[in-house]
Amino acid sequence: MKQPYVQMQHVSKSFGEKHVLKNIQLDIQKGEFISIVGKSGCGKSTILRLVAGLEKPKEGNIMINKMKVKGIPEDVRIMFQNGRLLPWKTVLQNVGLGLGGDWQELALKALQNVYLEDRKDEWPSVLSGGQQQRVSLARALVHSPSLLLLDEPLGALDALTRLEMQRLIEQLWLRKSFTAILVTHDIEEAVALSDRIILIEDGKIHLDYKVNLPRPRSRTNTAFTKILDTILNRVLEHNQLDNQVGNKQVTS
Ligand SMILES: Nc1ncnc2c1ncn2[C@@H]1O[C@H](COP(=O)(O)OP(=O)(O)OP(=O)(O)O)[C@@H](O)[C@H]1O
Repeated sequence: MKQPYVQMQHVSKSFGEKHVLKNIQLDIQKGEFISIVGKSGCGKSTILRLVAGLEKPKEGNIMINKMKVKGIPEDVRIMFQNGRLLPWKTVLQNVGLGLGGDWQELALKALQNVYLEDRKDEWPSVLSGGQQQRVSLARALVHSPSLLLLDEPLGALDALTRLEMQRLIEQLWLRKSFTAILVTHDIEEAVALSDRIILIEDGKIHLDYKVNLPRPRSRTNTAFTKILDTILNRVLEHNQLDNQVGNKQVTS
């Protein structure tokens, strides 16, 4: 067994009295594509923020490439739902942010990878939401990160653009072989893209599911829909319990 690339070792995290994550143990291999799913507020983004060094655990350690995460690691990039592009910089300048030397050449190559090189001199505000997210993806990948953290990056996109972006992310992940951790509400997106799906409930890992399907994945394939069903049932099963507990509290 290879040494995991990312390790969460007995990680707990609280905000005041609220215990968001409880003793999380998660090993991620180099090059793996992992999705984290679970209902709103279960702590998905907190996991990403901990791995990115933006938050500190209350207990436990987070290791990347055998090194304890202290600040924001050099070779880790994060992409958010809102692309966070700088409106006063052109598309090319946004992608080139923080690069030295031949930044224009590097940024242009990164834009070619997301099929937006012809928009390089425009302002971000004239691009569609999907195009802005492609710029944001180029900006993350121009640094050739070994780990890409995706915090619901496609959440605000329409269904078709979302599908296109999923394909693009998969294509670039296959070509560049970075490790990816995706937080998503969309279980189908998780099944389409991931090697493993982690379901968080009550601050714990409720399910760690290996998706053994060849790529590219057809969503109409029976094996695909079966896996989708299994995960959806696990999510719903827990929510039904929540509802019952909620109802009891209301009636007692
Ligand atoms: N900086 C903070 N201060 C206080 N509470 C926080 C902070 N960050 C997160 N929380 C709380 O921790 C819990 C988990 O938040 P988190 O953003 O990780 O959830 P999530 O699963 O990503 O939710 P969503 O799917 O809605 O984005 C929430 O109850 C949230 O209010």
